[in-house]
Formats: sequence, structure tokens, C-alpha cells
Amino acid sequence: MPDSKMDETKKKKKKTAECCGYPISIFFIVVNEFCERFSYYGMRAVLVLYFRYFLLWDDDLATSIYHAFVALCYLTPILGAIIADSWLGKFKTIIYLSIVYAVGQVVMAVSTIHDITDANRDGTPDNFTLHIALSMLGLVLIALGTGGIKPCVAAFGGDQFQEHQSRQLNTFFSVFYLCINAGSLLSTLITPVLRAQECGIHTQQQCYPLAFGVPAALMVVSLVVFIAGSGMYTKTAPEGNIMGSVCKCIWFALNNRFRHRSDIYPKREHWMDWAEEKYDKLLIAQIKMVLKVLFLYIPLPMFWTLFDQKGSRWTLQATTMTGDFGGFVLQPDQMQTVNPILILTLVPIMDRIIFPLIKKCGLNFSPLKRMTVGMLFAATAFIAAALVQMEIDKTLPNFPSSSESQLKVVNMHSESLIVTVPSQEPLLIGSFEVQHTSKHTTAVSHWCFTISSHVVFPQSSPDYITFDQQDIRLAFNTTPEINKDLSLIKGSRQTLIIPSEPAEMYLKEDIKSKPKEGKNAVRFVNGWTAYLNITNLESSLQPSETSNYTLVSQGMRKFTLTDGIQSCEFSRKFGFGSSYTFLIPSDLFSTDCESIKEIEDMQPNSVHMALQIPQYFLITTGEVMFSVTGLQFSYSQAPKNMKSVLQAGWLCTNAVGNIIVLIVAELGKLPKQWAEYVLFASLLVAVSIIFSIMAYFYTYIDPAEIEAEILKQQETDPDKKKKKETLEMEEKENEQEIKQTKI
Ligand SMILES: CC(C)C[C@H](NC(=O)[C@@H](N)Cc1ccccc1)C(=O)O
Repeated sequence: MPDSKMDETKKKKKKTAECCGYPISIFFIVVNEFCERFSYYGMRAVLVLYFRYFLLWDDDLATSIYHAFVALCYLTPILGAIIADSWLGKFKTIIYLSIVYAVGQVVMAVSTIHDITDANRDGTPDNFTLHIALSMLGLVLIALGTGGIKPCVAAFGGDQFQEHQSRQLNTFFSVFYLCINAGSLLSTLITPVLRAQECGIHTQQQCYPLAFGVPAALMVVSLVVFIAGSGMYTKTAPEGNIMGSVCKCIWFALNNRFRHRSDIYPKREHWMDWAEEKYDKLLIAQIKMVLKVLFLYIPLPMFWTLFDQKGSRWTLQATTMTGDFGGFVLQPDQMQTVNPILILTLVPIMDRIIFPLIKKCGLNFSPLKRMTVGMLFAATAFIAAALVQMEIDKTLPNFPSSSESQLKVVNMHSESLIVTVPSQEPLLIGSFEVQHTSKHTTAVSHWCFTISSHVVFPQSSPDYITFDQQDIRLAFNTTPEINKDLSLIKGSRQTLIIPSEPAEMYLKEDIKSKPKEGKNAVRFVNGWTAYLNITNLESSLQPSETSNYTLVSQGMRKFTLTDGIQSCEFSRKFGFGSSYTFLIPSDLFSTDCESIKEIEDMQPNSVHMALQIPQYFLITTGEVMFSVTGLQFSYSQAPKNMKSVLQAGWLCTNAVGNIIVLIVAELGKLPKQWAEYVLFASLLVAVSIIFSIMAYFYTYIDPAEIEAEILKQQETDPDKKKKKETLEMEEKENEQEIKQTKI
């Protein structure tokens, strides 16, 4: 950096106003970060639902595009850092990219207004292509904006501190992290509520425009707050195409080293020293500092691979648990908010109590040691998750394997039936009609058998049944006896519905995994003599017909049944993750829906979501030790002109971690979820051991000190002094020439 520029920066630094030892400009930066994170996490909280229920994409497409977007948000920091450090400087980069970001949020919000293409006013968009195109454009702009400014804001915040404020500088990164989490916590709580409102010009629909509009407004506020602090910032000027110079310098060093590979040339201390012939000592020293830190970052993505699974695997785990906390009910995806809540409590506890206590005990808990311990905490969190999973597995239904089928028989005929199936005791199934006095007694039997290859029972056997692979024969004691060949689906659960006319029996496939998002799957079998309309069902039910499953949320749910003339209401309280088949009898209306019987296809979740709190506590403790320290470390170990670049390198470890999650999800899982958790925990322990060895060999530096020393050396070095004087003379001559041409 030319001396004149350094002096300028120093002079500007002296002028900064302070409050309680902190530069006042910091206030604008942390408020800006709070609003920006509100905007980002608020939009993210409703994004998958928008894909799924507005654009009507299937689950796979919705989750893939969502993860691709998140990964892009952590890859674009490189671009932002290059623009900031080489061209515009951090201040201008933050302003320009924030504008791009705010425009992206507005485009996204506009894309969610169904009325803009709903010409026939049926409540659904008529031109999905336009909505998709707008939302994709919005997302690309958002990814560019959020990722682009991310490395600049943290580094710009650090730049506001002067040399005597090193203690405050460390606290700044903690406060910065608190703001991130306060913003994300509020938005993840608020935006889903906004989405649940109804709004629209022609028809009332879920209010996505409000859910995306509020984050857009917050991004505009974030930009305004940042600009408001403009007069108070310390702005370090960019030093031309620094990334270009770095790449050229590395290339030259590698080339030069290769050309001088013979033993006759004396060895140099570092391979970058082979650039000395052409490049400034200062630049070489700065590159060495950056490369040393980047090398240390190689194992870090593994931490994020585990950390990012709390948004996917752990939320899925929560869907198999119950969230009834007595006074309030927590939805599975709301469990994630435990992370920012814990951050808000753990960061001050660590900063004020734990770390000072460790220091008092005389232990050197250096940044890299903290990061290693953070990784180990994350690994333990996954062990805790595995233990919870084992508890859940005990309560899960015994689903058939791929070579098995499970069959349940429901008798809605007016008399009891004896059903015989291969290798089973004949079953006496009470008539639906005669058992309705006891509401919860079900006319059902449920058993499991393995479909083996062709088996022939002796012809003389009284209950002879032949089944060939998945084909089975059932015999009923009706007169005349009914024999029915049925084809079962392997790896599936099915119900044989025997209606009032047994010969018309049919198979209906049952739910074979826990319903999504902790919801409950319900279906009805119509034993009433005419068609029935039931609220929440897609279409009306013909006599003897069984509806498809429909999902209902936890809590008291009411269903109205009507045949067009009479109607009655049926209410039931649901827990989490259950499944029921409701049998509608022929005396439905005379008993005012009281005679409806239920069959529990799948019992409600019984393991409580509170059991996930230890794993959240462990991973968040790990996050505070790893992520807050990493942010601080990346700033403190970076040379002045590459602060944003190193922040971007740090964020890149997160992007790689996210990509690993995507690959793992694609490759498939281990048969047992708990085993996968243990595998990830073991991998992270192995990686943290490698990292601790690498950290052992790392020497902490003060980049500013090294830079100042090299500059001083260069001042006194006659060769360099001469070079500098010639350079300055050349510059002056150039300026004069330009002036003359203007005249
Ligand atoms: C992890 C990021 C690189 C850093 C930071 N994220 C957090 O601080 C998370 N604890 C935020 C969060 C909020 C809600 C649900 C999960 C995570 C960031 O976003 O900058």
C-alpha cells in the first residue's frame, strides 16, 4: 500500500467518534446486519412452501432448488470480496450489492402475487412461467446480494476499530453474531405467521406477498441505515486489482520454482519466495499469510456438514416426535428456532463467564483450540441425536420389509365373518354393524406375513389357500363361501375392505411411512347407503368407497358429513404423526355421527420434542466456539488489503459443507438413521483431530505489524528506495503529461 494512502487511513482512523470505547459507526453496521439477516432468514423460512404450494412443484424439486439457492448464497461471497478488495472498496460494494439484494427481494415478492396472472379469478395463477421466471430472477439477485455483502460487512465492521480497541474488536464479532441471530429468530417466527394470513385482490389466498414483502422492506431499511452512518465510517481504499496481482504472483512463484528445480540453486524458505525476483516483498508476505489460513480451512466444511443437517435431518426427526408442551404446541420446523434462542443466551455466557474463567485458570484457550472444541461439541450433538433416534425407533410402527406385505381386514358386512389365510389361524372378524355400541372397538385384524415362492397346501386341508408370490387366496364363511384371489404389494401395508356386499371386497393401500411435517393422515370408508360429502376431502365418497388419505394438523379437528339432505359433525383431537381410518356406519345420521368407528393405522408420536434440546444445546455451543471464533480469526489473521477475501474463504467452508449435505442426501442413507448420525459424528471427530494437528503448527501473527516492518525495511533498503523514487518520478511525469494533453 502506498505510504500516502496508509497515512490517509491512519488520519481518518484518529477522527472516529467513540461511545463506551466503541466506534459509533459500529451501531449502524450491527443494525444493518440485523435487518439484512431478518430479510434473508424471513424469506428462506417460507421459500420451500412457496415452491411447493404456490408454484406447485413436487417435494424433490422444491428441496433441490432450495438447497441450490442456499449453496449459491455462500459461494457468491468470493465475488463480493473480489469486488470490494480490488475495485470498489467495502463501503461502495455493500451499497451497490445491497441495492441488487433489495431489488431481488422486491422481484421475489412481486412474483408471489397470484392476482397478476389470475385472469379467470379462480385463485390460482394462470401463467406459471411468469411467476417461475420472476422468482428465479429474484433468487439469483438475492444470492448475489446477500452473499456478496456478507464478507464485506463483517470486515468493514472490523475496519472501524483502532489499534487501542482490540478488546472491543473481539466483542464486536460476538455482538455481530448476536444481531445475526436476533434478526433470524424474529423473522423465522414472524414470516410464517404472515404467510398464514389470507390476502388478494380478486380472491383471498395464503399471503405470500406479505411474507416476502416484509423481508423486502427490511432490506430497504438495512440499506438506509447503512447509508445513514456514511459520514462516520473509516473507509479503507481498495488497492487496485489485488486478486489479479495475487494470482499473477502465485503463478510466477510456481513457474520460477519449476525453472529452478535443479539442486544447483539454493533452496528458499517458502515456495512463495520464488516470486521475489519480480514482486514486492510485502505482497509476497501477504499472500503467505492468506495461504496459511486457507490451508487451515480445508477440514472445516465437515463442521458445516453436520451443522446444516439441523435444518433437514433434525427437522425430519422432529416430525416423528410430539411437540405438545402443555401450554403451547411446537411444530417440528419451529424447533430450529431453538438455535438462535440459545445463541442469544450462550454468546454472552461464553464471553462473560466461561472464557474469562478458563483464562483465570491459566489455560491458553487459543482461537484454534476453541474451534477444535467447537467441532467436538458438534460431534457430541450428533451422538445425542442418535440416542434420541433410537428412542424414536422403538415407537415406530413395524413396517414391512421389501419382501413382506402386511394386510388388515375390515369387515363392514352386516354379519361376522371367518376369514382364512395361509399359515394363519382362521380369523373371526365381528360385523361392523353389530359392534357399533362400543365406539372404539374395531372390526379389524392386522397381521404380517412373508410372501414366499409358490406354496401349495394339501388339497385335503380344510382351509386350503394357495398363494403364488404376492398372490393370496382368502376364504370367507359366507353362504355360498367366497374365495378371493388378491394381489398384495411387496413392502406395503394394505387393508382389505369388506363392504356390506362381501363379494365386492377390495384392497386399499395404507400409509407406509410417518405423515409429513408431524401431520396426521385420515381417511373415511363410506358405509352409508348414499354418496357423502366430507369437509377436507377432495371429492365426495360413493357408497362403500374408501377415500384417499388427507393430512390434518395437530389439535381438535372437525369434519362435517352430509349427503345433501342430512348432515352431522364429527370432531376428534389429533396428536402428531398418527393415521386413522374412520368407518362410517349405515346409522350415521340417526346417531349424529356418534357411531363412526376408528381404526388406528399408525399410533401418534410419543417421544417428546424436548428430547432434542440437548442436541441443539450441544451444536449451538459448538457453533459459538467454532463460528464466532472463526469469524474473528479470519479477520485478525488477514492482511489489511485482503480482509474481505479471507472472510469469503471462511464462508466458502460453509458452502462446501452445504454441498456435501446435498451429495449425502442424493447418495442415500444408511438403513438406520441413528447409524448415520454416529457415522457423521465419527467423521467429525476424525476431522477435528486432523485440524488440531494442523492448528498445532500454526503460528498466530499480527498482520499489521508484519506489514509495517516490511514497509520499514523497504524504506531503508537503498535498492527499493531507488525503485520507489523512480516510480514516484514516473507517476509525476505521467500526471504532467495528462495535464498538458488536457490543455
Ligand atoms: C452459519 C452462518 C455461516 C453464520 C450465521 N448463522 C447463524 O448465526 C445461525 N445460528 C442462524 C440460524 C438462524 C435460524 C435457524 C438456524 C440458524 C449467519 O447466518 O450469518
